[in-house]
Amino acid sequence: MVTKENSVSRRDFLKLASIGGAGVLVGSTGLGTSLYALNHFGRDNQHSKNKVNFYGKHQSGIVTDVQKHVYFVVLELSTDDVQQVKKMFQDWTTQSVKLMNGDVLAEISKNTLLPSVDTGEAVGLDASRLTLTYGISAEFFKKLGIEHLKPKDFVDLPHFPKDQLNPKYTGGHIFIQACSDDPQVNFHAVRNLVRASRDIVSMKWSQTGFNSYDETKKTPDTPRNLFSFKDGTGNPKFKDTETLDRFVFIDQDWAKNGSYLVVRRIQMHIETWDRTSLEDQERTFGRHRDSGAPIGMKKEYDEIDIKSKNDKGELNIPEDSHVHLAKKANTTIMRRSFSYSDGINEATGTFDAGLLFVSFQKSPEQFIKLQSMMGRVDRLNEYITHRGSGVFLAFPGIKEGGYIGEALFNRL
Ligand SMILES: C=CC1=C(C)c2cc3[nH]c(cc4nc(cc5[nH]c(cc1n2)c(C)c5CCC(=O)O)C(CCC(=O)O)=C4C)c(C)c3C=C
Ligand SMILES: [Fe+2]
Repeated sequence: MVTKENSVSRRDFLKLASIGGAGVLVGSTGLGTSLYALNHFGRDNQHSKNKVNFYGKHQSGIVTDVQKHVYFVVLELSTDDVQQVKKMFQDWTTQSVKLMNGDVLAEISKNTLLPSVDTGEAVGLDASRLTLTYGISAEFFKKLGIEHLKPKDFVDLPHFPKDQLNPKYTGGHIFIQACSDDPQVNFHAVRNLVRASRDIVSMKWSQTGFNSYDETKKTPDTPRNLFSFKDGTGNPKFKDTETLDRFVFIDQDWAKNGSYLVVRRIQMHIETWDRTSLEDQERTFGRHRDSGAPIGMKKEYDEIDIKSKNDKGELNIPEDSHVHLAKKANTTIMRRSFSYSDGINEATGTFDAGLLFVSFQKSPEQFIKLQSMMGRVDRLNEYITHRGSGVFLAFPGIKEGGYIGEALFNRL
């Protein structure tokens, strides 16, 4: 499909290319050509297949139904020129709209002596529910000398007692979270975004991940993590805007409608877990494995009562269980995690697998409260190790005509 902006759908790209259409359409461009010469950054194309809107009050990928795959990347800035960084976010806006429409990034150049503007591995694939979410770390403000614009509650996470963080999975200035139902669509998006800005960013760390569920169901089941438990049940509902405004979205100053993102690369010791009885596994989480119901209840969404007791007068949901402690922390966050599997740990011969834990919250304090509550006594600690960490501010949503991070850059 060809839109008013001369975008070319990736699904129709080969057809057009074979009749010479794409090349004839818009003439030639080179890699150096400005991607937003039209004085705007492109439009959401409502006709694109499997499309999520780029523009909105909040960025996509926060309260968007979770997709099957993630490519999460953290970048480091090599410049301290804030105008250059602003320009990068403007270019990324133009690219993001196209990527989320499932369009190729640029028409074919007739000059085959130049590299293609779009690297091409997503040709033939639709938008695949791609979302692109962007944000910045506390270090970003320092690097650019704009610390006066850093919100007061933007604190880094403290060291938690059981943390075994590897510098390989920490640090950085900017995150991009690409989520979709196709790992190649994610890879293509991240690859092309990074490629466009190689002169000022380098990749610090990244992690891919997956979620599995039957997408043909009208309401797909909550995906199971690699410990086989449903993961995400206790999240606020997307329709519950009151809870989202209270616990997930920032309501202050330029960051209004943004959200703090916490990412933790958490290794899960699968082999130890697999030697644990089902009863102990269920008492670790405080939920039944198969139904996802709180222990003592029948259905996944039955209310959790941490004071409820069984016939023997014992607490149904043990005091040191994950869910009991989460409830005790008395706060709410929006978790949007993905499992990962990265081959074998060479030293131990065990799986290097776990959870790319991602949560969105109004303030990093909410995560700190939860992790402090769990860090000391959570039964789950026996089976997991936190290896990577980051806390970022995910920018507010973008209005059509605007660009990623505009609310911040307007304050310069
Ligand atoms: C500090 C925040 C949290 C970390 C870190 C964390 C790690 C982690 N969690 C699971 C699996 C499950 N978590 C569940 C519930 C749950 N977890 C947190 C917070 C953290 N989890 C919260 C706030 C909640 C919700 C509690 C509630 O109010 O109901 C569950 C139960 C099902 C569900 O609600 O999702 C599972 C299962 C793993 C495997 C893990 C680290 C690898
Ligand atoms: Fe959890």
